[in-house]
Amino acid sequence: MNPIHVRDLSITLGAVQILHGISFDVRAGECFGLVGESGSGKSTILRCLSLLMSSWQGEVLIGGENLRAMPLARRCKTVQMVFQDPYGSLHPRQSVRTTLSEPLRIHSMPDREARITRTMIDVGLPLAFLDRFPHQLSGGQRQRVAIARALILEPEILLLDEPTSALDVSVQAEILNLLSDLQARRGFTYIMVSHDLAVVDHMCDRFAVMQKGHLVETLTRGALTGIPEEQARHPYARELIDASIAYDRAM
Ligand SMILES: Nc1ncnc2c1ncn2[C@@H]1O[C@H](COP(=O)(O)OP(=O)(O)OP(=O)(O)O)[C@@H](O)[C@H]1O
Repeated sequence: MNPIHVRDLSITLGAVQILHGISFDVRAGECFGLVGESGSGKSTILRCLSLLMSSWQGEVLIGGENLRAMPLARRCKTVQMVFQDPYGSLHPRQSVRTTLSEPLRIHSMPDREARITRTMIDVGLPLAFLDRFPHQLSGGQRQRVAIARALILEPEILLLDEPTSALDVSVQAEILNLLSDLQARRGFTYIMVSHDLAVVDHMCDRFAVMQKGHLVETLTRGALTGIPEEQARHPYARELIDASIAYDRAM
């Protein structure tokens, strides 16, 4: 298990600078949240860390090792991403078995059947579902498959991009509990984007507040639960938290 250090992460797409010198540290085994207004750059940070976007400047170290310098195979076994929309992120014509066996084949991993069985059990899906296709699964089951695909190479870091926001409210808690449970049992490090501060309160030890491509403040969960010395100082972070508390009270 290794800590993550992000230093001065910046990216410009076209003529627009999307991220401005983002720096934060994530402890090994921690769940670190990224929150902030729509378009503030939260998902872009995850795309940079997963190297789905590669034209960024700055430095990302995992256990002191430069992420960019890591060979592709090891990087895939270190960092995996789970996307918001499981329907969009799964191949419609691939069975669950194919979805899970492809990464194992590409990375020449041994004991493929045993790994697939263990991962299905880990994400709480019956083995009979291995022969199903995405359209034969519910939204929650599809997201479990997407999590299984991320887990199959046994990475230590999962990048979670709003992993429950495309799901029915009743299923959201199930997936969050699955993620908490996996973290407790397997010791993953999570970086999780969410627009929902209740989810951040449930899942994250600490979180960063993003605004217009800048990281304005890093806070602990205590900022959400009223611990006086942990309160947000930056005006936008305070506004975001106050608005969320007011919304919860009105519900
Ligand atoms: N491939 C791209 N090309 C150009 N601009 C992009 C690209 N991807 C994202 N952007 C822009 O970067 C900014 C940040 O987008 P990003 O998706 O990271 O925001 P976000 O905070 O995750 O938003 P949301 O909460 O709505 O998902 C937005 O203004 C978006 O339009």
